[in-house]
Amino acid sequence: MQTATPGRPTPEQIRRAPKVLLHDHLDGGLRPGTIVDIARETGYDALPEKDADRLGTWFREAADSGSLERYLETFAHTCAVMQTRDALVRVAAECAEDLAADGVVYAEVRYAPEQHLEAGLSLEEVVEAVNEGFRLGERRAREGGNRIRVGALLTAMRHAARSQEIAELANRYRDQGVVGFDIAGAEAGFPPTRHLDAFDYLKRENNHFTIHAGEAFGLPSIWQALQWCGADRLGHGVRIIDDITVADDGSVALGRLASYVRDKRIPLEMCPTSNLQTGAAASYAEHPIGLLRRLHFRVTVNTDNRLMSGTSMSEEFGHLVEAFDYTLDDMQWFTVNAMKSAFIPFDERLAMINEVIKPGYAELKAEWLFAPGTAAGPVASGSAPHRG
Ligand SMILES: O=c1[nH]cnc2c1ncn2[C@@H]1O[C@H](CO)[C@@H](O)[C@H]1O
Ligand SMILES: [Zn+2]
Repeated sequence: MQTATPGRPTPEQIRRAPKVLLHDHLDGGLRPGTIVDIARETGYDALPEKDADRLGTWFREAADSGSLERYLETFAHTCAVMQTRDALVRVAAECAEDLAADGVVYAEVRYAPEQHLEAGLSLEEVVEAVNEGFRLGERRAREGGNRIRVGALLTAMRHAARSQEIAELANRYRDQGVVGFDIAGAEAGFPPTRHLDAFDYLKRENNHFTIHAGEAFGLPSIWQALQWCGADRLGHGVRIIDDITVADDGSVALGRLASYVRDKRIPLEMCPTSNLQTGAAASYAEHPIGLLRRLHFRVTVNTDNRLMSGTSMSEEFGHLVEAFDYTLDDMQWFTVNAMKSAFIPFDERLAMINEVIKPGYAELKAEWLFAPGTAAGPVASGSAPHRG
């Protein structure tokens, strides 16, 4: 008798499983065809390729450099086509639709308003255009049978000096589509403490923020982000692995900082493919997410930049399932972690977990019961999703 493979989800199940995304850059997730369209409409003639397929490949290959600085150079082209109201509405709407089609039910998508002012938009106009696009995308997704809710995170660039202004902007648009704040850009040489005023301000306003830390730079960056700046979450945070020692006999010792991160349930926004491209990890199998999940850190799975990393939430989970033999239970664990760590109010997070995420996984986990052949006789023990 043919038995269903216990646990290991199929690509189709991975896609249908409800997923939660906390770390995705709006300017890192455009459809290549949209870049080509807007470049033509707005007269931007510096694209390296005019054909959408070749352009998509160019982004992935250019981002595959092993260095965060070179990875970030590719954003010049996406930001160049995100300077008008119409372009921002379109890009944000397509982002929501693409995520929803991939089974994402809740997403926090970030972008840096200061990078979209070249054609004369104000910071407020940028935020309002993106919000409008997200609402439009949510509606279109719903019409297509997919439910998604998208919140915006406003990013300040860490090499620039506008973080206070952007923090105030995030606070002004709170409850109007913006759920938090972030800093991004080159990490080495630009410690998060440069932006202490902005973080202090947000704390006094009881607002939320995450900080890109522990990606291209190690423990000092994570330590500053948490203990000086007071970040609610860490963008990447993979280098926390430097504070964890695994002995030959398999026993594990956590340093003070790693203990703090785990004890305080600090969410880690991990982006495996992006980390392989920038050199923060060597392979999926060696990615720190495997060990951190085993040690019960509050790990989440994210895309970072779907265009530059040629990825999606389903792709990321597909790689992890392959590398670590993860099951639907593991996927659910990552997804509940992410939902718990979102910046929307607690009651809404709880409702998403209980009304959307758990029922979604329960349905997928019950599928083996209805697989062809199971009605004919007793089910072999190996076909149950939970052994024992
Ligand atoms: O992984 C990353 N690390 C640091 N900065 C990043 C990463 N991905 C994107 N950005 C930066 O964030 C800006 C706003 O979305 C992007 O323009 C890019 O410069
Ligand atoms: Zn990022």
